[in-house]
Amino acid sequence: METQDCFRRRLATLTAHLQSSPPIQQGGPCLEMDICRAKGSSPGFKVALLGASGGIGQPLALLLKMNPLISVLHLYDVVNTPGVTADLSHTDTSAVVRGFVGKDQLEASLQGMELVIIPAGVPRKPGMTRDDLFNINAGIVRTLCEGVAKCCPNAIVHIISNPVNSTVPIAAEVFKKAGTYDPKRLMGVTTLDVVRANTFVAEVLGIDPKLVKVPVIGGHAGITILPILSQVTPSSSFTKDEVLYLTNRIQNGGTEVVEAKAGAGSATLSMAYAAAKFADATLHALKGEAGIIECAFVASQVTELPFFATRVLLGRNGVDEIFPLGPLNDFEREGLVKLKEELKASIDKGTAFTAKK
Ligand SMILES: NC(=O)c1ccc[n+]([C@@H]2O[C@H](COP(=O)([O-])OP(=O)(O)OC[C@H]3O[C@@H](n4cnc5c(N)ncnc54)[C@H](O)[C@@H]3O)[C@@H](O)[C@H]2O)c1
Ligand SMILES: O=C(O)C[C@H](O)C(=O)O
Repeated sequence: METQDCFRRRLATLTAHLQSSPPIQQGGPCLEMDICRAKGSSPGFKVALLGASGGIGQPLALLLKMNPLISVLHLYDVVNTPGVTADLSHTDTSAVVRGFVGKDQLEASLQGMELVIIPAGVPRKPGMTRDDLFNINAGIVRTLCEGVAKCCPNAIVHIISNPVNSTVPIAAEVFKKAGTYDPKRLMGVTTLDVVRANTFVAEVLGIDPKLVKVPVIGGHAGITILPILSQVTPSSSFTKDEVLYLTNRIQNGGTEVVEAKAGAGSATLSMAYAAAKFADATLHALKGEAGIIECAFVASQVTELPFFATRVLLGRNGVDEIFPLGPLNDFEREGLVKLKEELKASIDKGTAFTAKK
């Protein structure tokens, strides 16, 4: 039988050990993260969500926790992740979820991650453009990407924070400066434009949105969002009025939500759905599944601009192939000419921001 002294000594040793170990739920040092993978009940990917307590972050965290391809989910934000993490950790899906709060825990949240999704930053209010968010969000994205370059330079990075047309070039410059840039691994998330396009086109055609695929090219703001209705699957023809209605509604889908929310933010639920869909496609491709095609805003040579959203083939290394624009009709060609000027200015603004530091 154990004597009381012996028991006390063992208790003291255990207490000292626990006090010297960082609380796993709140994040820990790099070493802890290697142990963490073994804690997932099934092998899978390690994913970090930065901006996890926000309007997009919370529903997206739930959808990612439900994804069987993910074994470890790290939730980072400057506020409220302990509560979000505690809440989410009670759901009976296999991913292990850990919370990290405040800039001191950013690096711990990123160690060993294979996919990093970034919706951190402020959303629009009515009357604002996405570019009006630049002054705040540019610095946030830069800091978070510096963390990625340092702690998980091989991770695939999905940028959601607006203005995407500038934040993706900002991220590229950060990675270039750190010597970790691989254009295949950096993607601006434009899936919400495709999700909206599929929905609105399905409404017009009177069919199930699941059957519809609309390529959306360009960027992610106003006229830089260009749905290619001539390439819709299933092959469909639209009247001139339908084309004008659909193009306008797809280009202004974000503003439609911002105005309806009347100051309470922008799209969160549909964005979380779109980001989860894009993350799932990316992870299936990383696993080696063939033929996974999505639209994304990536470093590209399909036009003279350095970044452009088009259909891309995802693979084990991220973006494996970028598809050409395909045949465009007169209306789409005109839209392409108009969007390039605005998109170029936004890209240049992002590129210049990082160079200034
Ligand atoms: N790409 C798209 O299609 C798309 C769609 C919708 C929204 N967005 C953009 O996503 C962003 C987030 O929108 P939201 O509705 O979730 O906003 P939100 O304000 O509800 O949430 C943003 C979260 O980011 C956190 N945050 C702020 N600074 C941070 C930092 N330095 N590090 C980590 N986290 C930080 C905040 O604490 C907050 O929890 C906005 O910029 C919005 O415009 C993009
Ligand atoms: O419109 C916004 O500001 C958010 C987002 O970019 C969207 O398209 O919903």
